[in-house]
Amino acid sequence: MSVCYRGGGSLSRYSFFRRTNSGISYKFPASPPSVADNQAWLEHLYQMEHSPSHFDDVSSSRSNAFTEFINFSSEFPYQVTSIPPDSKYINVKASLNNFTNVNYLHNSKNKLQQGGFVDTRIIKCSSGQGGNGVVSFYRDAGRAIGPPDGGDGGDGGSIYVQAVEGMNSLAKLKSSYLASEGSDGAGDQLHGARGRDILIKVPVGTVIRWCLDPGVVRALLRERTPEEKELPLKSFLQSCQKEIQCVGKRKFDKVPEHIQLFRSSYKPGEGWLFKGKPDEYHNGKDWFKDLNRKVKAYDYSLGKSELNNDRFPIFGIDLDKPMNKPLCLLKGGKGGLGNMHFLTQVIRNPRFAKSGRDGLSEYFLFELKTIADLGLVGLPNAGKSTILNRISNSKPRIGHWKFTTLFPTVGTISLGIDKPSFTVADIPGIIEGASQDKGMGLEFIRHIERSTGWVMVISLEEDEPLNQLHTLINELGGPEKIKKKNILVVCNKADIAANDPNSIQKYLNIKEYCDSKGWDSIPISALNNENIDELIFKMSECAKRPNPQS
Ligand SMILES: Nc1nc2c(ncn2[C@@H]2O[C@H](COP(=O)(O)OP(=O)(O)OP(=O)(O)O)[C@@H](O)[C@H]2O)c(=O)[nH]1
Repeated sequence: MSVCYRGGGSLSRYSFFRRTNSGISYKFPASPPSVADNQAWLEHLYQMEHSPSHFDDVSSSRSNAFTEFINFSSEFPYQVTSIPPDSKYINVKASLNNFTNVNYLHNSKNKLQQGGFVDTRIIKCSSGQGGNGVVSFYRDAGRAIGPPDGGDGGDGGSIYVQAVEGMNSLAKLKSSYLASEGSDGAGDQLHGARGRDILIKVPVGTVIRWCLDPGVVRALLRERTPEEKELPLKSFLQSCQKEIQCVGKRKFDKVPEHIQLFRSSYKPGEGWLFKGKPDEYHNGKDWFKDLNRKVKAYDYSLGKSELNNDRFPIFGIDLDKPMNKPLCLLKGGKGGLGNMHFLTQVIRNPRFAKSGRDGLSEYFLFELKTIADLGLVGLPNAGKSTILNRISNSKPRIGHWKFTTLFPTVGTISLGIDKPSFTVADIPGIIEGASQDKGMGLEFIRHIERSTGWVMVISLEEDEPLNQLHTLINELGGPEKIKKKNILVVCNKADIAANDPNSIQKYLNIKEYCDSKGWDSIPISALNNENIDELIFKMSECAKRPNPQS
């Protein structure tokens, strides 16, 4: 019999090789396998056992599946701690706050849910376990026990994710998703049913990162020393390090790319389900030992392909466009082999089958980062919502008290049928100290991170409006971060003391500062609808211009 391992050449009549996306892998004989099929398969496994390098280059199609969703803007600092020569991994350390979300640890529902708007969730995802193979023998009126006909277990269900239009919050997501297990095989060579997959639909703009079980992080927080308890939560998490095993470029650059996830499936040579006679009976027989040595190579290849599949990009995936087809987050476990595969010339009555492989259970952090061309930022009460109300189809809440806006609102500004429209996101007001979690903190900045331009709204009602501008710049990350965005400064409430030279001077001071930075500026009165057309024109320019440092 001639066999070909890697494409080309001739294949045996037992075509137990299968081309998959991840290269060539081999398959057990299809049902109903004859003694010859099984013998050929086991012979092949025997050869595999003696050339383990065959399994080493199974390329990772799953890692490639994520490629188009990787966005390096969400990269965080990490340290490569070791690259053990005897493994394929790169051990990496990074601070704990990259693997959790502070809001979850506060345990405060109010912080997570405002007006039904939820933009951060930690979700437990579990793929289903594979069904077990079954021990069964063919029977009919003339035969008490015929040849083995136990079918294979069905594969466990997988967890998929898909970004769709028309959703604008993560509120409807559940806190855990569990795909169902594959069914066990049955007699008459019947395979078990596949477990049902789960599809998680998310809004466009959702970023998904692997994270730790929040229960584990909370337990760590309970063990803090009294001095550590004095520290703000963010700083404490920053000071803790989490070590993870990654895969990536090991040579020269030493760049970790994917976090390796591990299943607790049985080890090669284990996972047998015996019927009738106990384990010791089988383990003591030479014919079983010989079979198990060969099947071990099959188990090994399963484990290897699981390791190749069970990876997730270290900096997460960014679903910033509507997706035509779902993306698999966690694959279900493979079903176990039924006893029909173990009929050989030596083994006439195989009273054993293989159990299904385990599924995976992991936590993921889902973060919604709104996709809007422009972000409206300003201190509370500057008039951001009034502006959005004036210029777009959006109707955000307006009030003379601070923090009327509690969650982001996106409005679309239409410039006419022949011109492209653009979108603007209004986020809650930012106060001095927001970067240290004061007021509503900077939680909502994620919604304007993607925006091409930031429209800074200043109120001319204040005594020193230029100070407001400086506060905003500092809280938004300082001049360096601002440099990456197109900036338009809007001086609102120009109607208040409109003819007062003092008021005019306030605007001129801001304009002078903006000119020195190369930023555009404009005085308006959103309340009285003054200069709004000019504002819309300037905003459309700001949304269109390429970013200064992109
Ligand atoms: N006189 C005057 N008042 C204005 C103008 N624009 C807004 N206001 C008033 O300022 C107050 C605050 O306006 P909002 O639009 O809610 O301000 P905001 O910046 O969204 O406030 P937060 O939600 O706290 O961030 C309201 O009472 C508005 O009526 C304006 O051009 N002139």
